[in-house]
Amino acid sequence: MTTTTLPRPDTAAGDRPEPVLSVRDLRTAFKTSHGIVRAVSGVSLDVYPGECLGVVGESGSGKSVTFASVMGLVKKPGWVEDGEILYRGRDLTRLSDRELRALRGKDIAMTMQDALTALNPALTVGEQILEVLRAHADDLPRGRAGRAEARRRAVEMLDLVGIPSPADRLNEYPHQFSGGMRQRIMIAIALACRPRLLIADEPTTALDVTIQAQVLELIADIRARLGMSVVLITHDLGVVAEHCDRVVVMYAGQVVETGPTRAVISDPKHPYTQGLLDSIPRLSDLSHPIRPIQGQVPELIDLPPECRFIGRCPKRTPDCRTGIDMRPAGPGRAARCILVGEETEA
Ligand SMILES: Nc1ncnc2c1ncn2[C@@H]1O[C@H](COP(=O)(O)OP(=O)(O)OP(=O)(O)O)[C@@H](O)[C@H]1O
Ligand code: NI
Repeated sequence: MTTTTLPRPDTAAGDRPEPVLSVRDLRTAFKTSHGIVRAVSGVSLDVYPGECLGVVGESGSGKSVTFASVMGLVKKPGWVEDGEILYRGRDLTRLSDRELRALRGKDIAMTMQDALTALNPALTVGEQILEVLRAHADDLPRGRAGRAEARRRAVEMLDLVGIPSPADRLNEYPHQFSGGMRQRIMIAIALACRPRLLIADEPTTALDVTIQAQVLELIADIRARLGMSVVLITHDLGVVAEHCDRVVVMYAGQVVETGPTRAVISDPKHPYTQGLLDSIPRLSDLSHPIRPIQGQVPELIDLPPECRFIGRCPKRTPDCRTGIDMRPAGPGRAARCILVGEETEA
C-alpha cells in the first residue's frame, strides 16, 4: 500500500511548529499459532508540541501496540515490520536498545494500561521514582547531595500528582495504595524526568468515575504546567471530547479518521466514528436511540485489501471491496472512507 500523507492540522491560527512525534506507515505484527497477526497496519499520526492527542477505538484496534512500538517495547513474538517513528526528527526505529533506554523516561514516558502489574511490587514507590531519576537526570550532583536532591524531587513528584503526605508515603509499597493512587504514582514516575511527551494508556479504565475525572484533570493540569505533549489512549470518545485537542480514531490496526476533536465529533466523516458516537449516551444526538456498533472487529490475520469496516458498515457499497487510503476531509482532517470525496463534492 502507498504511504499515507496526512494533511497538516488547521494552520489558520498561524503556522504549526514541527511535530514532536511523527509516526509514518507503521506496521507491527505478532507471530501466533494461527498465523501472523497484523496488529498495526500502516498507521501514520503526528503529535504537536503542547497538544493533547486522543487515540480512540474499540478493544483490539491496535492503540497500545502502536505506542508500545513507539517506545521500542514490542516484545517477541511481536516485531515492528516497517515504518518510521520520528521523535524530533530522529527515527527511533534505527536506535539501539541502549539509545532507546536513554530516551525512554527522559524524553518520552508511557504509563501502562494496568498500573498494578506495571509497578514493581518489591520496591517502594520512592525507590521506583529514584530509579528513573538516577537513570536520566544528568543534572543531579554526585554522592550524598545527589541522593538528597533526588529524594526531594521524588517528594515533589508525588506532591504534584496529589498524593497526601508525600514524604511519608515515599517509603510505602504499591499494594499499600488504592487503584487511583497507583495510577497517580505511575504518572509521577512517568513525569519524574519531565518528558516532552507523555503517553497515557487508558489511565482511567479501572477507576471509578470520580477518580477518573481527577486523574484526567491532573494530567491536563501537569500538561499545562510543564508544557508537554500528551497522547491519551482510550476507548471512550467522551473522554476525548473533554480533554483532547485532536483525535485519531483507530479501527482494526488502521487510522480511520483524524482531525480536531470538535470537528470530528460534531461531523464525523467515517461511519465507524459515527458508530462510536452513537454508542455513547453523553455524546449521541438524543433524538436517536443509543446503539452499540453491531458485529465485531475482524481477525487481523490475512485480511483482504477491502475496507476493514465493511462487515459492520451501514453505508457499505460494492466499491468498498477495493479498500482505500486516507482522504482529506476538511481543514486538518482526513478519513479512510470512499464516501468522503463524494460528500464534499455533492
Ligand atoms: N502478544 C501478542 N500476541 C499476539 N497478538 C497480539 C499480542 N499483543 C497484541 N496482539 C494483537 O494486537 C491487537 C491489538 O492490540 P492492542 O493491545 O494494541 O489493542 P488496543 O486497541 O490497545 O485494545 P484495548 O482497548 O483492549 O487495550 C490485538 O487484538 C491482538 O490481536
Ligand atoms: Ni490497549
